[in-house]
Amino acid sequence: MADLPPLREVIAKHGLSASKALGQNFLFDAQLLDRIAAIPGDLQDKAVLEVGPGPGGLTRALLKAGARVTAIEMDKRCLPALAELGEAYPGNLRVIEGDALKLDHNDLMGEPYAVVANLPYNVGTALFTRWLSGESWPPQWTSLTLMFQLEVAHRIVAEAGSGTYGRLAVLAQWRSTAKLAMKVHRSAFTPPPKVMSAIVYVEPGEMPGGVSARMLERVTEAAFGQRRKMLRQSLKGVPGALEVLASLGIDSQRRAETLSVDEFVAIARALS
Ligand SMILES: C[S@@+](CC[C@H](N)C(=O)[O-])C[C@H]1O[C@@H](n2cnc3c(N)ncnc32)[C@H](O)[C@@H]1O
Repeated sequence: MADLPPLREVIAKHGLSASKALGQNFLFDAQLLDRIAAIPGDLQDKAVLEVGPGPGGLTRALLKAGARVTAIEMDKRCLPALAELGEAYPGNLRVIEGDALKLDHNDLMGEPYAVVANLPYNVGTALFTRWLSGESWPPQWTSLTLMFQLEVAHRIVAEAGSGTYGRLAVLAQWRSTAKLAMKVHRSAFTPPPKVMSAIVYVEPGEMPGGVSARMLERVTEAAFGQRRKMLRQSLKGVPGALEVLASLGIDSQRRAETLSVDEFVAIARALS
């Protein structure tokens, strides 16, 4: 490994002022970055997909941990800095210029891979939903280590009955385990965002038998679409749902946020 200049020097040299339009908030603290790169476990020789490397702080930590990194970045300005990083770790960094929302990650990786990313809020949630949706399971990715606004992280790991429990929690928990791995103070970022952040760690679990992912999404969408209403009202538009509630012994006067992930799965199974 070659000696690398401090990240702040890299930023200055390449004129990488953070772009608000691209949702850029950079991390420079090497110790913090090493701790983030350690969340998915031993990365030696593992394939890692990093989305949004920016100037490459997290990328450095991943390479240092021995990962073979594929990084997708849409900001052209960052490419020379990333190319320098690639030279320090020959053969271990592949940079793809493009929009991660438009690329097929499985095709790109061609082998099982861990995902690690610090992304803008909107892109992060869109990709998260995509990684966790679909009928095919287990996915090609082996884990997701993702930075979110703290509030979103709470929604992902929320338990039934809590105010933050909703579609995102069911999506993240019905066939995976999701945990809040680390809180990250806003002052760790340059520039600091308005709110606190946290890293969520997800591993795929077993897919419950006989359940269509689409049906589960349909049920949760209807139920949480009107979360203050009783199920007998909110699920009215899902054919057969009220009969299924009765057959499963689920009181139709309950509201969506009181239903456990297992109960949603049971409803979707009966409707699938
Ligand atoms: C919050 S910054 C984080 C940068 C770096 N990973 C760090 O931790 O310091 C997010 C990065 O994602 C990039 N980005 C935003 N939208 C993207 C997209 N759709 N596809 C790929 N990269 C994207 C931005 O250009 C930016 O470099």
